[in-house]
Formats: sequence, C-alpha cells, structure tokens
Amino acid sequence: MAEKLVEENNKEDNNNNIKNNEINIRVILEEGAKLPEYKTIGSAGMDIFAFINKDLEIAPLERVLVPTGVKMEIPVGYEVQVRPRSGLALKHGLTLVNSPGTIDSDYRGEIKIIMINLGKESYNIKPYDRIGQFILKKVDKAKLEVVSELENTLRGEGGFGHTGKN
Ligand SMILES: O=c1ccn([C@H]2C[C@H](O)[C@@H](COP(=O)(O)OP(=O)(O)OP(=O)(O)O)O2)c(=O)[nH]1
Ligand SMILES: [Mg+2]
Repeated sequence: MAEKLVEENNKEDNNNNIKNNEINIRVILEEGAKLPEYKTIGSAGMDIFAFINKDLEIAPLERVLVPTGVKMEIPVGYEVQVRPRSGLALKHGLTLVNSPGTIDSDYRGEIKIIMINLGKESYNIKPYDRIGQFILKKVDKAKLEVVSELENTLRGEGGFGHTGKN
C-alpha cells in the first residue's frame, strides 16, 4: 500500500504538478503499534489504528479511551486534530466525545482516542481497527487586547440563528 501510494503520488506530481507539502513529524511508536497512514493521495487525515491486544467492547452510550501507541513531536505553530471516521459514525454511531480532539505541540505522551458509541448496539473495536484520523493544522496564537468598544457591524450582537432558516 505504502509503495503504491508513493507511486501514485509521483504520477500525480508529474501529471498535475501537484506537490504535497509535507511537514516532518518525529514519532515514537510503541512496539507492535502501527504508524498512522494516509489511505489515498488526497486524504486530509491519516487513519489511526487502535493499539489494543484484544477486542474492546463499547456498549451504547459508553465512553472508552483507546490507546494508539503513538507519541509525537509536533512542530511549534502546528496542532494535530483527532477527528472521527464517517463510516463508523454512519454505520455504528461511533464517534469521538471531544471531536475534534486537540493534540498540543508540547504534548509528549501517548495519543489516546476518546470514543463513544451513540448507536443502539454494542460495538467491538478490534486490534488495529482504524478508529479515527489525525489532521495536521497550522495554528496562530491570539494576543488578546482588552478594549472598551468593538468596531460595529451589520450583524452586531445577533447570533444563534437570528438570520432565520432560509
Ligand atoms: O483526544 C485527545 C485529546 C487530547 N489528548 C492529549 C494531547 C493533548 O495535548 C492533551 C491535552 O488535551 P486537552 O488540552 O484537550 O485536554 P485538557 O483537559 O485541557 O487537559 P490539559 O489540562 O492536560 O491540557 O491530551 C489526547 O491524547 N487525545
Ligand atoms: Mg488543555
């Protein structure tokens, strides 16, 4: 799969002059853990594999913390978001409680995935199942400046649906 992807990548580069902008991230993998991977050339997210040694059952409305066996050194100025997979969400009601989860650039612990079963039936996560995806994002830092007045706009303080439905 990895070789195929590289091949496809090069082909795409040659054909369309598309260059993937890759950011190097140093990773520590626990023994036996699987490195997250992009499944297609255009995937925004790298799929994350459950690092468990036996099936993990999630009852309806139960929350579980699923290990990944992955530690990362995310460059300053970036974060990693942990997002659900739509297939698991649609077919089984499986999602992430804190979606999108935030992995800070200074976090050095093992990344874990907080899953919840919103379906009606128990679901078994199997070892190495793909349970979510990592998205690398640039983040700017805000510098908060306290003032007494904000610039006026048409919307003003209207929010929470005040523009109506259609
Ligand atoms: O789904 C997640 C979310 C977070 N984390 C790790 C990485 C992240 O950098 C750290 C803290 O996450 P967050 O800031 O969302 O949680 P918190 O409750 O504010 O904890 P803390 O006080 O440690 O920041 O926990 C995960 O492994 N998985
Ligand atoms: Mg925090």
